[in-house]
Amino acid sequence: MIKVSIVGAKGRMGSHVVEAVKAAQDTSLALTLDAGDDLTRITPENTDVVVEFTVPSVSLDNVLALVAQGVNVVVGTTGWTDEKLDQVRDALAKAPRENQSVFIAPNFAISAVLADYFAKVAAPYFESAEVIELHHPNKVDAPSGTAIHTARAIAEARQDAGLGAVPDNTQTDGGSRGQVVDGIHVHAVRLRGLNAHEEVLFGNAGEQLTIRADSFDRISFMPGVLLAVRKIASGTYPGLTVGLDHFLNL
Ligand SMILES: NC(=O)c1ccc[n+]([C@@H]2O[C@H](COP(=O)([O-])OP(=O)(O)OC[C@H]3O[C@@H](n4cnc5c(N)ncnc54)[C@H](O)[C@@H]3O)[C@@H](O)[C@H]2O)c1
Ligand SMILES: O=C(O)C1=N[C@H](C(=O)O)CCC1
Repeated sequence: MIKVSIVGAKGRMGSHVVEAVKAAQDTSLALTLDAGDDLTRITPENTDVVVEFTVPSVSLDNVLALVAQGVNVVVGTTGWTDEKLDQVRDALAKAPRENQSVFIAPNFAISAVLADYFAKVAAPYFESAEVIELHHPNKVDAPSGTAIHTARAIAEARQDAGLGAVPDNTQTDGGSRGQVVDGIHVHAVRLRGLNAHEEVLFGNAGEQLTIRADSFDRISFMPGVLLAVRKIASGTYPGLTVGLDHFLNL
């Protein structure tokens, strides 16, 4: 049995993870913590893997504390920058146990991971590319972690293919062209009734490709979370791993 503790257990995602861990045959629920609870209660003796779904402003501190306490962490919270990832790498280098792991995924839904993958494949073949993400209005961060990840992947694939900047003759903006992530425009919609959705638009003269992923229910993230828990518990991914694609043979 893999002993799993959950940080952010009362949240929209954390509460789904509690149920998923209880329902799976090979995982057992250890501790469920939320804001104000004492993280030091989580130890290598009571926990094999911690699942962390909180808020971007606290996630880094939680991960650093948990690594220092000797436990492996699977993180779904967004807001990760290169600087924050470097801090996690540094913490892992000084971790108390050998081969400790942190796994971070901007999105655990297979539809979103594949959309990201297909976008990378398509990117070198199109002059224009833009990303639109659409989420529920309770979300605190914009643009979504997934959209930032997708935009970066598209930018990298374009650069590797020797493509230049996307064509854009906008003279006045006023914010309507969205946030520019590594040269790719990213637009965020917040709408009651939505959950988590992303569209990647590619354009050439006379043609368009649209890649769209729709996550209608948070249950869609649970197989990915459990897959990550199993992979990290297996001990074969020491250090920091970012992205569920690493576990999908893509
Ligand atoms: N990776 C994915 O697939 C995926 C999917 C959905 C959401 N998310 C991300 O997960 C995060 C959480 O989303 P949500 O919808 O569950 O949010 P939420 O606001 O419903 O839940 C966050 C929970 O964290 C708790 N919390 C706040 N500070 C804390 C602290 N210091 N220690 C412990 N708990 C603390 C809150 O009390 C709350 O219960 C967001 O960053 C969101 O973007 C990622
Ligand atoms: O509901 C959220 O909040 C989500 N956040 C992640 C993101 O920002 O990419 C993943 C999708 C759901």
